[in-house]
Amino acid sequence: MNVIVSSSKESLAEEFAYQLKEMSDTGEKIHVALSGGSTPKAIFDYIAEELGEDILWDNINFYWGDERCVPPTDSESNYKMTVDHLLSKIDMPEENIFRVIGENDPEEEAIRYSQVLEEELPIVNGIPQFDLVMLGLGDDGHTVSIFPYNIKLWDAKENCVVAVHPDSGQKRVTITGKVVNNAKSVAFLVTGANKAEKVHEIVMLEGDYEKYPASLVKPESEDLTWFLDQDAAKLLG
Ligand SMILES: O=C(O)[C@H](O)[C@@H](O)[C@H](O)[C@H](O)COP(=O)(O)O
Repeated sequence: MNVIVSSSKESLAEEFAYQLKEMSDTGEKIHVALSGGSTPKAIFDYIAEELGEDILWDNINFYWGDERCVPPTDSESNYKMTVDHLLSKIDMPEENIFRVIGENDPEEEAIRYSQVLEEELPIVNGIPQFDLVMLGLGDDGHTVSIFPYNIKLWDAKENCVVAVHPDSGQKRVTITGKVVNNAKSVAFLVTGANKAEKVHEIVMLEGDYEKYPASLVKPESEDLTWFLDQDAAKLLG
């Protein structure tokens, strides 16, 4: 496990963008699962505006680790967030973008997206393998859309399942633990003092860490990096 603490969101974005650039420079097609929520917004803005020319977007396919079951025009849509902050500002071919169709029936879409991953990604250990899975961390220790109250979803046998947000009841399609932990590389991007306690418990294996789905992120490759700003890292000492 690597922990990279950046002094600002911009330098965190630079660190993450450098990883994307390195991967895109190989000339091979790389498959990246993006996270949603609000943390990526500033990171995507910075990457698009400052580093967008340096990355070979033709060599990257984008997928989502989870998506809310809403239309792509909805303010809740992770796809819309990514379009607004990244895709609308870079030159990535449409055919490289594999959105979860949030407006579909959730159960049917979980099956469809599982099949998309089987078709588009290399299969390793019988499981679709991402080159990189980007993850966020919820205040409650969730990641992708697997929440503590339903942590057993992490071990589902499917590639993708339907999850329900514990507060809003919003349905979401999410990849499961077997896909996350089969990735070549996994990167948590976490900012803000409100995440510091969970980061500390999970990274240091303290407190109630075992109740948090994020603590189950243990890629077979052992290539796991926490990209943190100083606020999120402040309890790591
Ligand atoms: O669809 C989502 O919301 C996510 O992918 C989710 O796992 C997110 O990464 C965390 O909830 C952190 O969200 P924030 O970045 O908004 O704090």
